[in-house]
Amino acid sequence: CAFFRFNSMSGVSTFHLSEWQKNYFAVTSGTCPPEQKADSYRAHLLGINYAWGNSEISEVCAANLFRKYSEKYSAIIDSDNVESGLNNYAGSALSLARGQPNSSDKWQSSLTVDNVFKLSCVQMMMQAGEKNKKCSLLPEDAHLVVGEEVCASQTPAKLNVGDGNLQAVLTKCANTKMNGTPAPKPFQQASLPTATKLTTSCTSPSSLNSAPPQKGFQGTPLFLNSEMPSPNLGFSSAASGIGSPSVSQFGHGQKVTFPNHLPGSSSCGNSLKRKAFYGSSDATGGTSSSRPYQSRSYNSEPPCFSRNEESSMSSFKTAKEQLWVDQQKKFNNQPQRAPATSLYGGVKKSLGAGRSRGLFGKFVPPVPRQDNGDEYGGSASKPHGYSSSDADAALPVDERLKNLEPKMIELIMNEIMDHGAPVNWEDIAGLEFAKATIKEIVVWPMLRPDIFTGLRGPPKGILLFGPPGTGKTLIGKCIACQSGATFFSISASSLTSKWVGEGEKMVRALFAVARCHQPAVIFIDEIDSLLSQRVDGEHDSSRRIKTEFLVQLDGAATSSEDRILVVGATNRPQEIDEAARRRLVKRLYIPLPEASARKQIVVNLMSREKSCLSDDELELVIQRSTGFSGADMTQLCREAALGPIRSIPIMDISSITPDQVRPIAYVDFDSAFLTVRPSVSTKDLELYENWNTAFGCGR
Ligand SMILES: Nc1ncnc2c1ncn2[C@@H]1O[C@H](COP(=O)(O)OP(=O)(O)OP(=O)(O)O)[C@@H](O)[C@H]1O
Ligand SMILES: [Mg+2]
Repeated sequence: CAFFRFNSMSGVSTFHLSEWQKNYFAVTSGTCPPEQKADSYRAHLLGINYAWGNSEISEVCAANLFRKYSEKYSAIIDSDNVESGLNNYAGSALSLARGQPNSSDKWQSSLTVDNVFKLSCVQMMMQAGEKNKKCSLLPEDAHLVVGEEVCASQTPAKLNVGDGNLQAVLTKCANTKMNGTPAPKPFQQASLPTATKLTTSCTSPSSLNSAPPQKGFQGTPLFLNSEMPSPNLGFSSAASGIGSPSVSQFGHGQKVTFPNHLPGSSSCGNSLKRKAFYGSSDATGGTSSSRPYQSRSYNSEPPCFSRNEESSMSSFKTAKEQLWVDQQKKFNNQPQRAPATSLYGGVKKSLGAGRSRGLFGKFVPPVPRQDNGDEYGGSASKPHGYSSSDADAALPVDERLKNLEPKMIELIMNEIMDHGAPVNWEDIAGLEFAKATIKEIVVWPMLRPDIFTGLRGPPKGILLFGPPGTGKTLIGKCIACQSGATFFSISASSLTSKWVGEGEKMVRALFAVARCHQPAVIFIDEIDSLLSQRVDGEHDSSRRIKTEFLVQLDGAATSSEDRILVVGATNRPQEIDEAARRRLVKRLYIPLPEASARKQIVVNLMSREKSCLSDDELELVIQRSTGFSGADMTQLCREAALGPIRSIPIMDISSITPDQVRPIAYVDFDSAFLTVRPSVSTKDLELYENWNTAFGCGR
């Protein structure tokens, strides 16, 4: 970090210093995924570049740092370890290259030995061979590609077809750079029918290329498959027009394809060579520029079949093509980078390091992940104003959202917006004053914004306070269902704990998104934990959240156009900051239910069950439940409802039908009173009453 010490000392780049620290933490924490590590290393490299570009570090220092972090970066990018590397998506291609069993083995080629001989070019050659008994080919055409191997024939190759002994003289490639005497290697054709013998010679890698592979590839490449490097990379071929590993050219532009999976087609030790190549390239830990086969740009011509041959073999797919087709089928509806088309129509896939994305680009796996294919976690509600089809396109289009982090907006859209289970005003027992006030503030202004203007304009903040279990959250749910507004339900604790350090951004994003979805209600349960009184020594982040919230609340309150209502609920009103209290202008006390409300709760709940409670018994229950909250009343009814079940003998419980269960009776309430007690103490109740007298808006 020498140069960053320098940086920070000179005060030039404290930003970069903190970035460096962040990234350093990411790579040393041991918990972050390889993508994040790779991104961090790339950011390191960017930082080094920046420092060097500004002459803040010497060239030697930059080179050292570059080497160090390039190696670390490559170690992740090029590793196919599922846990620590990023190259595992290319596993199938790698296993193919290594000669391991691969699903492509099952793919069938439509090209059979029989139809090879129906190809016009082969027919022509056979006829020519018959006529001349000898077919002289131009030296530069003498490349025969069988399977995925290029064979340059040193000695005349013989193509024996039945009795007509066609002797295709495949002369040595006129490669002026090819040195040494090629060691002919017999071409294996073990499983070809005896009547159909294809005999040629295949030069070994060493004989093909005694000089080491050259980076500066000139001329048309023999291999156009960017991920199938071969020793031939090094030599400059004059065999222009040879386009595919599986295409062979027989003079005069005639081409013949020998399928990769032709029985007995020679592999010519391909897998070994490839393995060796991968081994060496991995060892170098090369970046994009160090891989000769990655950065080359090849012809963009379509596959090198002549048209009629192409159509006759249209059903044939190379392994790579098939892989691409399979992927397309699999991830049909998911965003995917369009593959670069290689010369023969396959997928140009880079293995590992982002050859095309550049050193400082974000890592984008070429194969979409199954787990997060859906950017919105499978949620049906996608952010309004966002393109849903592509993660990259998920950029805010609304002006008001443009400075916000898309991730935050997404979190709000996906996690906060909540329409909840339907709750009606009638479901809330008692609380007539609170319900009427809320209807006046929330529902009517939403319905008739033209009437509720000026002084009649609704308040922008409501506080519902009262003992626990009295229906504050229930009212919130009811507002969500009945107001017709976009409802954002967020618990304050999730703002303060779930997104530590990001809380104020979340608050900002919350209001910005709400502004885009007006009319909107933001319901904040447990608002005391968000807006508790500011005290000395409290954590910086919670203070920032509070300040941001007050600012946003002020903005919503002062802007007459904004139709955003904040509804807070708390059972600790005394802990709310006075500045917040002032902004939540309507402070409604939600008290313990009165006798009539308790009766309504019991009647409501009993109406859904079989019960035989007389009016007198019901009155008795209501009397005995003085001091119970709505939640306590619900609990009492639940306990009583279990009474008839408890009275069934244990051996009958498995066989009894629902009709045989006796109705709920007073005796069950009697026993329920033994276990259910009021949850709010009279002392606590006093506190609420006092606070209501001091700050409440009730009558
Ligand atoms: N007035 C009411 N009418 C009908 N049911 C009620 C009422 N009050 C409470 N309940 C019952 O109690 C349960 C809990 O109520 P709720 O969650 O609204 O309480 P709360 O006031 O938000 O409590 P807390 O302050 O602890 O969050 C409700 O699901 C409902 O079943
Ligand atoms: Mg609640």
